[in-house]
Amino acid sequence: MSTVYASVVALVAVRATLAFLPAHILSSPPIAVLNALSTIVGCALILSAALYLFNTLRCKIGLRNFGKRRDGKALQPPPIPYAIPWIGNSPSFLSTKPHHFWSTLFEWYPRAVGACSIVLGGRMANVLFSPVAIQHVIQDRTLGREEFNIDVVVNGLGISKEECERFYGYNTPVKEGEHPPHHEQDKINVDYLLKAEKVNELTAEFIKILKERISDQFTDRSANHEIELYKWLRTLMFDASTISLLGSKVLEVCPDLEHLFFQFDQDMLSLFFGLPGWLVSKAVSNREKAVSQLANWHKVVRDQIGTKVPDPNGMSWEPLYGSRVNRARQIFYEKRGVSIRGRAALDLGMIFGISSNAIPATNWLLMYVLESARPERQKPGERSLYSFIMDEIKASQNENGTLNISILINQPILLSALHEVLRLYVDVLVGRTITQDMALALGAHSTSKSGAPSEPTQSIQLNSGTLLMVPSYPAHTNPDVWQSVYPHHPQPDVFYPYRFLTSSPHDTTTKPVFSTAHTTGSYFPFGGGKTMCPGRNFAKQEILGALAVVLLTFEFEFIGYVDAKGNTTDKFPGLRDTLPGSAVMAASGDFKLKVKRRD
Ligand code: HEM
Repeated sequence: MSTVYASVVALVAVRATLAFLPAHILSSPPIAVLNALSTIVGCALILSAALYLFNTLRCKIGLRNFGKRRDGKALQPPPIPYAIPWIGNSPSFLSTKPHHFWSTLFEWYPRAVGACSIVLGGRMANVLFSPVAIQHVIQDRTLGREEFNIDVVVNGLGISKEECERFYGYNTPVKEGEHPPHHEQDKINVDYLLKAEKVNELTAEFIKILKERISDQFTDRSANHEIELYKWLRTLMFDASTISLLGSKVLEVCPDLEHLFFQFDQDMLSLFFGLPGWLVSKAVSNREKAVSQLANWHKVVRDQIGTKVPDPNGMSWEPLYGSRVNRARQIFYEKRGVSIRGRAALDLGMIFGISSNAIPATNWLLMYVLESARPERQKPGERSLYSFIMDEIKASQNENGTLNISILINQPILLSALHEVLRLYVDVLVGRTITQDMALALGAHSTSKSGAPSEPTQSIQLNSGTLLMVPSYPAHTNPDVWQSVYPHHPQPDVFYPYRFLTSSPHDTTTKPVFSTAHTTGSYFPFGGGKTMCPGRNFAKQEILGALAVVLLTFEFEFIGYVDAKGNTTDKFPGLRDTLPGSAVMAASGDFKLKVKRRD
């Protein structure tokens, strides 16, 4: 808005100055050009103001009619006003200030309406906040995310449209008895990424590598070891998850993959949203550096074993291509004729799924656990989160000291704290493509503990060809939902690790049980329906496994917080600037810690 005010003030100043100039100066070529330009800009500003007023009026009328119809007629969701055609709401929506769009929207737009529509780069998107409608959408297995997938692959990963079609096959007719390629991919994910025994294999490999990497760290007990938590954790987890999923060869061939990946990670969304080339040239060059390193890995492996990828149903892990799921993916790419560059870009996408979410989530969880252990945070007579969690981790050890993952991932306080991290720090825009006109009931959201939806009060009309967007932030922090069920819980914008427990662990009369029952349609960190994150089971085991290994191996002493530039600060790390939809948001600062081994 400040840019608009500045333009208006500048324009008025220019026009006022021109008004006082004598005719012979006005007719000189530079002043005549300035005169013409200011007229054009003035007209554009007047048109924009008129469009904004018109759109504001449309929105107000839409809001007035909303929820009042009793004839069951579905209405278009009220449009959020904008001033420039095509660009629409993009400037505000694509702000890198975390949650900017939603915070400013709910200053005037009633959340209870349950939906709105926005224009992004010439396309209309319907946005949902109503838990009833969200629940319907994320459970609807007929709704896909084809356009979002194409944007990820073509814009984000730089794969040609032709190769993207070969990979997904959305528009290619399928021969009798065959499945479209995207179904084959889903099957790979179900068979090798989601099944309990495969997730356990992956987790075991991840923990083994993590333990190897820390086995020789901080062994000199006489030295004073200091770390910045996220910097330290990031390398450890990146190496362990990349090797467990993609094999060890990839990091031998691409030793600076972590650095290149996290540069790409910061820019991925600006590529995904298709921002103009001149704005994203650095992002493109970072992506290409990472892709060309991954392409080298493919060439080295091919020189060694040719095009025959080891059988995914053979050994659980091997060094060249790693896990079963990766070998199955590589065989699928070979069959679909995906080029080496295309595969490398898709591998980068896979690393994005693995590393860009689980690592920051583990970091937030560790930060809160360690924060609670600081002597100045202790409350008399109250146990800390750290002490509860250490007890749960120790109770998940086998007799020989190894971790029993299936016990660990069922510990209620650990689960609650992890879900609270995902509630507060996941920022996803779950996208769906509307392929046929449909009406969607918004309903008044449920406030009952069972989460049962109440009677529908209004439906919205969704037209074929439009996009449907379900943002997690408004749902994950909706006070009507999160505070009405448990009014004694802190506000939803506060981290409260016991939010997903049926009773507080401080209450010694009842045993707390982990539950998400009351969160239907208001909590969906992994999306939902047929495209729900296939890495979710591994992600949970990876995060809790890493937390347990780190806390069982090391003792930490808090030194202080540092900001994004590494300077000491007295503030707990906030959110790093990012475009909306970055999934788990990264911290803008870090914890400085003293560390020593327990053994
Ligand atoms: C805390 C960690 C994670 C979060 C919050 C997360 C979140 C998400 C979300 C919201 C989606 C879109 C779902 C939808 O449209 O309904 C998604 C898709 C996906 N995720 Fe995750 N994810 C995480 C970890 C992982 C991991 C560890 C992997 C791989 C091992 C992974 C692989 C994928 C893949 C391949 C897709 C695309 C699925 C498709 O298009 O059908 N994710 N994830």
